Amino acid sequence: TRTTRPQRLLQAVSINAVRGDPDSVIKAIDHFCKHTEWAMNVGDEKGAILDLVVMETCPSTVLELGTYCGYSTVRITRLLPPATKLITVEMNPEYAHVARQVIQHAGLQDKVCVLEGESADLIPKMANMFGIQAFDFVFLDHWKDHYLPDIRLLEDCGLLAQGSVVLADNVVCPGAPDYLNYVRYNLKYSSRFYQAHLEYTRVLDGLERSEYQGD
Ligand SMILES: COCc1ccccc1-c1cc(O)c2[nH]cnc(=O)c2c1
Ligand SMILES: [Mg+2]
Repeated sequence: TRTTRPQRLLQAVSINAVRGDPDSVIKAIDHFCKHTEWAMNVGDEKGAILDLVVMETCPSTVLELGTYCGYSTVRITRLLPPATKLITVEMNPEYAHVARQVIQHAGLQDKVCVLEGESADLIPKMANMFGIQAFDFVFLDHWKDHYLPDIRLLEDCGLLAQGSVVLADNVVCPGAPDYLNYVRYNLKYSSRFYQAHLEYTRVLDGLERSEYQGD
């Protein structure tokens, strides 16, 4: 096929969503994925849980690992007050390019920084790049094998503080068993599981919320 799935998703947004209206961007993507073509966005069911966790955290600094087309970036950023910043990391340049356009369609480009590259390379540079101490909220939604090394790297770089909340997608499907074992049995974290389904399907999946207890 001439176009890619992210490009087809972006076209659905540009046709069906109202510029500057994040909720219409979210609805357009969910409609596209339900009726036209499945895509690996966190989706509406898990997205509603993501919304609740973000709202109860009231974060000032947010990190997302795994941007894809920017669906969860828009979901999170639309809930943040004006002065906050969201940093999202995407290793695939084509995904990053589509995400920037989706985020711009939602009118949220001034609150988001889309970084292209490997999370393992970028995490150690973030404190200096953005003048931040710790992240109040982290959303893990990239390659499942990187969840555990990346949360350990965030700890080692001092980017988690007491009360920091880490929410991980897909802990059942595709699954992140080593990550789950770590956050559930390590006293540095207080964890809970939110049962849900793989986006736009009836396959079981879920989110794991892990609160850092401090050093
Ligand atoms: C490319 O596999 C797509 C797929 C196929 C079957 C089951 C799950 C997934 C899936 C679902 C997700 O929410 C995902 N989120 C982030 N990075 C992913 O690789 C990912 C994969
Ligand atoms: Mg996911």
